[in-house]
Amino acid sequence: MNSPAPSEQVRSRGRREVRTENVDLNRSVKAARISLPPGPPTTPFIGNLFEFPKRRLHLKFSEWAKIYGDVFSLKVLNQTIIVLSSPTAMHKIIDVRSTSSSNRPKSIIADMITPNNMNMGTGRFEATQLMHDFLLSPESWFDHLRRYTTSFALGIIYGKRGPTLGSQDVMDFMDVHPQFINALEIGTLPPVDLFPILTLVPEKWAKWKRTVAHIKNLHVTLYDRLLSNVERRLVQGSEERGVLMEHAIRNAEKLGLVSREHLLHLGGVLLEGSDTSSAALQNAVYALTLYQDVQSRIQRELDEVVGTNRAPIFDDLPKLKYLLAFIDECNRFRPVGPLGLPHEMTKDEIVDGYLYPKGAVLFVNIWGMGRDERYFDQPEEFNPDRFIRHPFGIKDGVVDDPARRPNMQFGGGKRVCPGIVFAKSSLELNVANLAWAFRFSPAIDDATGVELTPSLDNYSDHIQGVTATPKPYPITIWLRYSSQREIINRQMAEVQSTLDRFDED
Ligand code: HEM
Repeated sequence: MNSPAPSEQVRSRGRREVRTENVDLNRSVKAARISLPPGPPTTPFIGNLFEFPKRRLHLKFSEWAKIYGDVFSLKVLNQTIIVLSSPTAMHKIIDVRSTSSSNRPKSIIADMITPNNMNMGTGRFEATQLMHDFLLSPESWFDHLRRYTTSFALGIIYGKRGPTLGSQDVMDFMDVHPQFINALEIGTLPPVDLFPILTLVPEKWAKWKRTVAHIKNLHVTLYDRLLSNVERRLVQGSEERGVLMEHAIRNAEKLGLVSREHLLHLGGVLLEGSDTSSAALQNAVYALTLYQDVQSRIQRELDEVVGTNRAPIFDDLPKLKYLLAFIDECNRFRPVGPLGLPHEMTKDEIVDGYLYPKGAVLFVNIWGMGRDERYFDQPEEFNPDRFIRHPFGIKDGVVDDPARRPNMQFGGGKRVCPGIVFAKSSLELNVANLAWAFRFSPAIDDATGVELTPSLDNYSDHIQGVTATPKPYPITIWLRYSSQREIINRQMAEVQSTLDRFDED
């Protein structure tokens, strides 16, 4: 997916412009007529409007990257979109030119739902409850994972977790979140970002406005209740729980959180943290179920390193090499954010002779990077061993892209995901716990006796939004050794009092 070089003339002009750092770049760009990165041919006025994919953008973007290169551009009406499909392409603009590339593009719908768009533990104990929940009601495994990540995020932000699937906060979040993600998906609602004039249509004729108002109302009600809870605890002088919202309220002025509305919208962290983490865990459970040999090998390693008399702990993780390789392969094979979160250019930049104009939307094509045949052997195969052989899973005999680094799926520059540490440690410990305690196998259809094999191959098995969330699927979950029941129950009893403190209002 190499970028075709721009014409020599343009390239040499581009280089000259970059060297004269103090000049007005906008003026220089006009004078030099520096071009956008290459891309599919455009039609006058509408650009690539008709070819622009309606759903699952990452699949089409990855196809185009093979034709037009690691950096290609699209035009949709007068909106420029630039897609970055290699670590070097991402590094040069998202990391190195972070000051100019860290805006989030405007999404009128997201803004209407979360007006200020302010985006910025109890993990070990929650992980024990997750194992315990799987033990008590394995058939609800999919929802247990969602409860766990929602509760974990609620704990980090508000210091009040959601102990059961029936907890009000968990139920409300699980109700509103899919509606929100669905509303943001291109094609669900009218394209108001492209045609802002649509926002002028009165609500009685614009059903989408009523949908958006409804989702906003659900969000505000939830965030208001959660914030009020923290405010009440602080007023009552209750012992602080060391969580994000207490810090934000105490330091509101210093942090520029000038109104209660700002605090209210810090709840957005819940959106970023919960769905991504549960999708990553759900993908891992699918992969364990689908690739039985891989599961057996993980379990042999767990038995050697951890044994069967206790559950895994954080200190075990560095020794679980195959398990960590499995998680890396899951992230490559089914990244939960196939295009990350889009960025927007706040000023013109020229990189390698191409223009990244102010206002352009940037997508980091994590999906395409993970299946780039220049670096990955048989990228459509699920094979954790590639990460045993090479830290980034790169095939033998090739020189890797020098800009590749760990955690690329968490974005870069100033907007890099602030939840990396939480997300990674939670994923690793929970996969270790679940694979240590349970055997996962495909469910059997009661009527036909046929195995219902879950599919990770068909991307339609994922609900596509900003996050690619797998759809629920029945599987069979067995306890590996009967002695583990007692160990899990005992560990749960040990952490219960700590968890209880985070259940109180
Ligand atoms: C597997 C789990 C996760 C993945 C793959 C993930 C990925 C990402 C990505 C790609 C971005 C955009 C970065 C960019 O624009 O360059 C992001 C932003 C963000 N993430 Fe995560 N994330 C995960 C878990 C979490 C968790 C657990 C939390 C919080 C507890 C969190 C909080 C956030 C926040 C607040 C932002 C917005 C940052 C900003 O706009 O400045 N994420 N995440």
